[in-house]
Amino acid sequence: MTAGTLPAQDPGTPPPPPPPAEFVFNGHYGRNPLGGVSFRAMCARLPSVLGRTARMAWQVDRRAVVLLLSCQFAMGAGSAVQLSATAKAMRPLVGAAPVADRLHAALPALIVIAAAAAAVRTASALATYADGRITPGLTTRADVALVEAVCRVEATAYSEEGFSDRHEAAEMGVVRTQTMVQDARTFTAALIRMAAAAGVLTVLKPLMLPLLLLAVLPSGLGAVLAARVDYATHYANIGDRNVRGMMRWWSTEPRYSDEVRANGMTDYLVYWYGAVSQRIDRRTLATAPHKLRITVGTSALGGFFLLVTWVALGWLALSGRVELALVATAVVAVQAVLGALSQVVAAAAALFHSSLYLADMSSFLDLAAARAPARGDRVVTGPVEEIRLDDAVFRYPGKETPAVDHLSLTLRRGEIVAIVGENGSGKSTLSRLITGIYLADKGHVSWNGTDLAEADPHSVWPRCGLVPQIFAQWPLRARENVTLGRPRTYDDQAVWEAVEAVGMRETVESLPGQLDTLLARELFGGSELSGGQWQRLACSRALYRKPDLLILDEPTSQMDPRGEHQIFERLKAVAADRITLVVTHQLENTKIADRVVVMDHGRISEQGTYDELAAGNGLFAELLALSKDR
Ligand SMILES: Nc1ncnc2c1ncn2[C@@H]1O[C@H](COP(=O)(O)OP(=O)(O)OP(=O)(O)O)[C@@H](O)[C@H]1O
Repeated sequence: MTAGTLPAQDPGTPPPPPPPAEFVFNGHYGRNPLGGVSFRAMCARLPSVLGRTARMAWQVDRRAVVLLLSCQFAMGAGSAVQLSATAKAMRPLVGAAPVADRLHAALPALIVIAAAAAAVRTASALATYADGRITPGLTTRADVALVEAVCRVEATAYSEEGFSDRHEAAEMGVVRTQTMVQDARTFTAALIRMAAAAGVLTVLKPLMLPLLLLAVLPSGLGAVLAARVDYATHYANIGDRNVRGMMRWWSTEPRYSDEVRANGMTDYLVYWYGAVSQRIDRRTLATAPHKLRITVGTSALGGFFLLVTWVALGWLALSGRVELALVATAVVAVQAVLGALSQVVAAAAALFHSSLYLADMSSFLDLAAARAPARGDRVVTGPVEEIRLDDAVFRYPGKETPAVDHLSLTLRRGEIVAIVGENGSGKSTLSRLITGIYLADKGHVSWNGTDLAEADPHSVWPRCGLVPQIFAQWPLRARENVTLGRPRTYDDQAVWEAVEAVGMRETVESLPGQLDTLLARELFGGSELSGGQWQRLACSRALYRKPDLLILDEPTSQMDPRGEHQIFERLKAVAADRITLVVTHQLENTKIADRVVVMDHGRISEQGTYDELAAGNGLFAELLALSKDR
């Protein structure tokens, strides 16, 4: 990322707002996957992407898929019948007999044409119905698969270069599944219609077919080349679109509306959003001349071949090489083939276009599957008596220095341990290592002697209760905000106990629907809690789990003294049954701990009781003195 540079300063006038930062990714995922790929290789990918969509459609609704395919074939057969009946009707119609006789002779063929047309229309309506049955399920399936994949990856994947942008690219794949069935349907229907019409035409005059192909292929090539240009632009815009999406959320989320208004951020945020959007537009518009050249060139070529086709047909008729009735049928067949061919080409280009985005989705799902935890199947059983870190090291991807650096620590059941240290000293990272959210790059973290690198996380995480520094305010009912992650509740007694333990009973009882109240002010019928009340609820969620390991990262930063006191009293009351870890900057709060661990640059600089450390002359005593110096 490179920040935008400000113009030279003029002391008289304030500088214009800085342009949004430019995001340029140079790593592996920053390159357009089509950049170095040949046209043939791109087309070769189409069947596998189509295959994946077909498999998904099959899983969504088999009967609808069968119905769709049957209708497609019925439409093709109907078209063929229509054309061959046209040929039959033409002969008497262009003859020399009186009009009534000509019509009479052509009547059976005309009835067949009408019946076939009705059959084609009916099949088309049924195909639309089948498509309507498949598409919503297909989109939902793709969407859910994407959400699940992202929820299940190793947490470290979020910090990996390009992961978020590939996720953004995959979102486009989900959007494209909405048109995928429609595109595939148009493609196969046109293909079948074309085959039928071409069959009839070949019987009439084989020479016409290659000429027609030549007339239509250039526009197909043009559509595919234009799709490729579109995709390249889309890929170049991924970084900007990703950050724009984030900014859109942060700017419009009601929770941050106070900050936006009172700090006068609106103008800059609107400017920023517009500027990034214009940058995206500029990239898109820059491709317009290129696309115009492609379209004009390929259309001119197609037009030339079409002219040759009509001239050839005229010459066949004028030179008497083909009788007039056949020429008339050939005109109809040529029109039919031409229409179908154009549709085949347009739908193939659309399919190809969609397949590029679906390929992004597909490869992201594969990446996410590869980044799902695969740690081993050892099972951690409770109660957890001891958690040990032996010389553990963890470094975030792309960072020079480790966030946790050769750290050893033993935590025992019944103990309350406080972790303190300056910002960035590695406290939150340490708690992620202890819970097994991250695995140590070097060294070991073990629970009851089982190395977390070899343990099934599903036997570890049910034993954790974590209140992170930044916790979620779930737009769910009050009850689910407590039970989320452990929804085992035959009645509400355990929920009320957890609510009571954090001093929230009165507040929840005063909500319009008590535990049933939706905690989202933005939604109809929803209610909102204050910041401290939300934090109490996050603590009740952790307590409700009755975990073997309870980790609270700045658990009382938004609470009033009564709430804070209540939480710490509760922690002490339940401490005997678990290991309790409190990460805090409120050094006075560490008095409740049996042991205080002080972190500095990813290492433990000292540890002991509050009194021991306060009386010493280390970092703890220094920070304590600063906290009292007001
Ligand atoms: N997701 C991340 N990706 C990259 N680096 C990170 C990430 N999270 C933290 N870091 C870096 O790791 C180091 C330790 O961060 P950590 O959040 O563990 O510190 P902390 O002691 O909890 O800080 P604070 O008191 O501010 O909460 C910091 O240098 C930080 O920049």
